[in-house]
Amino acid sequence: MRLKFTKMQGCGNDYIYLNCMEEELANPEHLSIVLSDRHFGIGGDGIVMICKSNVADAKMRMFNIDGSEGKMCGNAIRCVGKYLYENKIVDKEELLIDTLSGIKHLKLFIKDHSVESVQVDMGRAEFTPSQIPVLLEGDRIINRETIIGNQPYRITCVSMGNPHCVVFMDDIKNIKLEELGPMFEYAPIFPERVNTEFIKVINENTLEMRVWERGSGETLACGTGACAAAVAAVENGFCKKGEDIKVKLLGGELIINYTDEVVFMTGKAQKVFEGVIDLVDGGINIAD
Ligand SMILES: N[C@@H](CCC[C@H](N)C(=O)O)C(=O)O
Repeated sequence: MRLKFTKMQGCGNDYIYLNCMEEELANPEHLSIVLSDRHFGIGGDGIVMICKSNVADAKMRMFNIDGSEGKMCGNAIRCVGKYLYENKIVDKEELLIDTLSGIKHLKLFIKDHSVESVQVDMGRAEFTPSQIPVLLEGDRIINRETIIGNQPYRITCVSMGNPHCVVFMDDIKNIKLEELGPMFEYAPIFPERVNTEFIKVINENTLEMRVWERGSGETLACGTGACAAAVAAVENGFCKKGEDIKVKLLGGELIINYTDEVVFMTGKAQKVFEGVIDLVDGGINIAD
């Protein structure tokens, strides 16, 4: 089977984009594991399927490196907007994308016929523990001391359509993320695992972030994670509601604005390359 793909990235969070407008793929979970491999595959943080939708301009489905499906992906949805516009599948600057966490509104910023950046209305931040889900008592988990892997951490939990745990720290450069990340991801209080953001507050409008993503490990950026971090920073009194908050990630910057109603995320989307692959017996050959 021959498969056309486009490799795209948002702040270095890179996915393999597959046009599934005509036909959905069988077993995307397995395909994500195979294609994401950086040595034996194309290489990426997962795959993204761009599918037909009856209720929006397109439907996005994303899969992590381990094959698990994410309900929402902030960096991927900007790339989906760019893909749809530049491949002339849509011819408008505002579009709707259906995701497993609801329909999202995108505004494309276009220069010389190419989409440079995208603003996404990410919807409401959800704090209810059962909706995140996190197995802790109370209406909201904000700056709650919790034991993770035998150590106490102050955590803030929020869902941006997918589960996030935000931890503020003075130093995020020297932490051992490959040890800390899995401890949070598999902590028994997170029954669906969790994405964890480690945040250093630089000032009222700037945060620095490293992220350990559920299903993918450390990535250079996470859009929903940056939104969760900005929301948590406001709820912990480090930043203000309604103001732009710059989140500096390993692979770039995102601007987040958290109002009473919604969270807006603005950032770049870029195409890296296109290609065709032959899928053979569970393995792949790069054809072009
Ligand atoms: N990189 C993403 C989030 C991808 C999904 C996540 N790992 C999950 O399983 O919830 C982003 O940019 O938001």
